Formats: sequence, C-alpha cells, structure tokens
Amino acid sequence: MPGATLSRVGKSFGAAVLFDGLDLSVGDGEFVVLVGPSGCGKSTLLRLIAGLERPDSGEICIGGRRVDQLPPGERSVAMVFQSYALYPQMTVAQNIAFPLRMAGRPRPQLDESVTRTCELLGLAELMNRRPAELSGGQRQRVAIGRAIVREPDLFLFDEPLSNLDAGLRAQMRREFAELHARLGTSTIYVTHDQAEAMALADRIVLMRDGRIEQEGAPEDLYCRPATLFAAEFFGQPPINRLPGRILRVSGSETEIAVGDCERIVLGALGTPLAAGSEVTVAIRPEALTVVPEGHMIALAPRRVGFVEWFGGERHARLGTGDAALVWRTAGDRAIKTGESIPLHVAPERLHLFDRDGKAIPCTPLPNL
Ligand SMILES: Nc1ncnc2c1ncn2[C@@H]1O[C@H](COP(=O)(O)OP(=O)(O)OP(=O)(O)O)[C@@H](O)[C@H]1O
Repeated sequence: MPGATLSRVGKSFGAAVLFDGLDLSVGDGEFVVLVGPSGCGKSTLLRLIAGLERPDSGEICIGGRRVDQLPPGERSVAMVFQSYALYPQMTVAQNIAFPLRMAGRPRPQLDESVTRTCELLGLAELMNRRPAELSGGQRQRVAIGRAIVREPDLFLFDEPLSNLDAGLRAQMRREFAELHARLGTSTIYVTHDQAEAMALADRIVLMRDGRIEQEGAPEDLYCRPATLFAAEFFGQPPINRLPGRILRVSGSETEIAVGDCERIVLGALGTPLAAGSEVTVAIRPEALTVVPEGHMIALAPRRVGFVEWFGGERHARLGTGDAALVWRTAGDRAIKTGESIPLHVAPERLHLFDRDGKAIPCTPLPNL
C-alpha cells in the first residue's frame, strides 16, 4: 500500500496558479525529499497533504485512504515545522504527550508511549524540563517526538533543521536517517539544502515553479541531470558551465567549439542539433583531472587564478571569463597561483544542454 499519492492536484492563490495538475507518490516506508528554490511550492505542498490548505482540484490519498476532504486531525499525518512550535509552559513529557491527550488515549498507554519516545530520542533525562531550558537540538528532538508518538502513516517535515548551526545540523541529519531506518514510516521532508537532500533521500523530488523538474535517486539527479537547472541545483562547488556551439555534425561525430578556447569531438547526439546550434557544456569540478586515464578529452591549459584549501580537498579556479573552470582535487595536491594546468575530462562525464536547458544525450566517440 502506498504511503501517499497526490493525483492531478491544482492550487491557486487568487489569480496566481501554483500547482496545475501535480502528481506525486511516496512509496510505503520511503523517505522522499522535496527540494527547490524559495517560492517553488514546497511548503504549500506539505500543507495540502497535512490539511492546512485545501486543493482546488485533484485527490490526495494517505495509506490508501482518500483524505483531501478530511480535517487535519483525521489524516494520520504528523508535521514538524522549522519553528518547532512547542508549548513553552509544558514540560518535554507534556509536549510529547499532547497529541495523545487530544486523541483521548488512556493514561497508562499514554505514559508508556511518551517514555518510549523519549528513550528513542535520547530525551529520557530531560522529560521534566521546559523548552526554554533546552538547546536548539534538544527542542528539535521534542518536536520530532511529538510527531512520532502518534505513530502516523506519514511524516511531514518542513525544513526541520534550518534553525540549527552547521555542526548540530549534521548530527541531527544522522539522527533523522537512523530514526527513519528504525521506524520505517513514509516521510516527506522539505529542505532547500541540496546536501541535506542528497544525504537523506531515498528519492529526491526537485521542484521549480510549482512543477516537478526531475525526480529520482540522489545519484540520478547528480550524475544524470535532465536539465541545466537540475545540474546547477546540486553540487558544491557548483557544476562548471561553458558556452558551446555545434561546429560540425557528421555521421557519428559531433564537433563542438567551447568558448574561444577549445574544440571537442563527441559521438552522435541523442537529440539532433544542426551546426551553429548553441549548447551549454557542463562539467562537475571533481570530473576534471590532470592525468588522463584512458581516453579523455583534453581541455586547453588554463592559469590558476585562486586556490581554496579545505583540508581534505582543494578547489582551484582556472581561466577567466567564459572559460573559467573550478577544479576540485585532493587536499594534499600543491597548486600554485599563476601556473598553467592542462585539465582533462572523461567524455561520459561531460554534460550537454540545449538552449532551453534540456539535457542532450551524447555518446563518446565510437573508437574510444
Ligand atoms: N496563503 C497564501 N496566499 C497567497 N500566496 C501564497 C500563500 N501561500 C503561499 N503562497 C505563494 O505560493 C508560492 C509558493 O510558496 P511556498 O511557501 O509553498 O514556497 P516554498 O517553496 O516553500 O518557499 P520557501 O523555500 O521560501 O519556504 C509563493 O509564490 C508564495 O508567495
């Protein structure tokens, strides 16, 4: 039985259409992360599922049951907000017990569920404290506790870690992953942090302007972006993009001029493009290498502009203007500002996009 399905959901605010027939499904036990730029509709989608907004059209099912006409309390969903929304006058135990009290659970069963939840989240020692006496991470755990104690069919998390500092975020991210592995509850998790999305998701749904731009396993979106938007959304430092123009298409060979610097030859393109067509050539910073292994495309040497060192890795910016590239390499590799470096890229790690930003499948040359 699927965790949740949205079918042809429509939602407008006044004259502004946000969703126009949106489809989304979450498998049983699946951890789906919704990502996308500010304003693309992530929070509204969660609010529609939770019942805090009504769709104009379409159907929403949770655990196989149609819920879009039901009030929030009857949907078997639990939502955790960025702001935690804890009751300041209540203790940790009372905050976590609150949804069960509202549901009229008998006292012994309620106490047992609260104790079990506090133990699961490492809150057993803090059960009698009030929110003001807790750290940010502990408060977040109480908010999560209040969601899981209800044993819902679906968890909805709206940027739950964005109020935490970087170290705590990383720790809570691991806790989320462990909790999901233990509970196995279907989850939709909203974030605008691409690294958080890639670390947590079984499946990422990348949204743009109320539509799904691309969805799939994190590796699919990172390694096989369907659009330039998806390619640029994931990865830090971001993917390099260079302006290209198709020079020649003959049989199984395609020659492309990249900026003013280089000409590269690839195999046949999956989408036919005429000579003269403009394309974008995109290369992840870690796909660049100095030493060619096997058959690689050689790029024109570029001078190193500046170098940043992060301990385990080094990021160097080479070349200027349209030809600039960021190269991500090992932290122990010495790179001098001003030196000229010839870089290479494997043809299968080079991405091509047409003028509309749609990926153009391309094959390496047949003789490589
Ligand atoms: N109650 C409302 N009335 C009018 N417009 C709204 C309302 N709620 C959301 N919107 C609009 O719908 C669009 C999507 O908003 P939403 O909050 O879902 O985006 P988001 O992707 O969650 O953004 P963020 O990452 O900034 O939280 C925005 O243009 C927003 O202004």
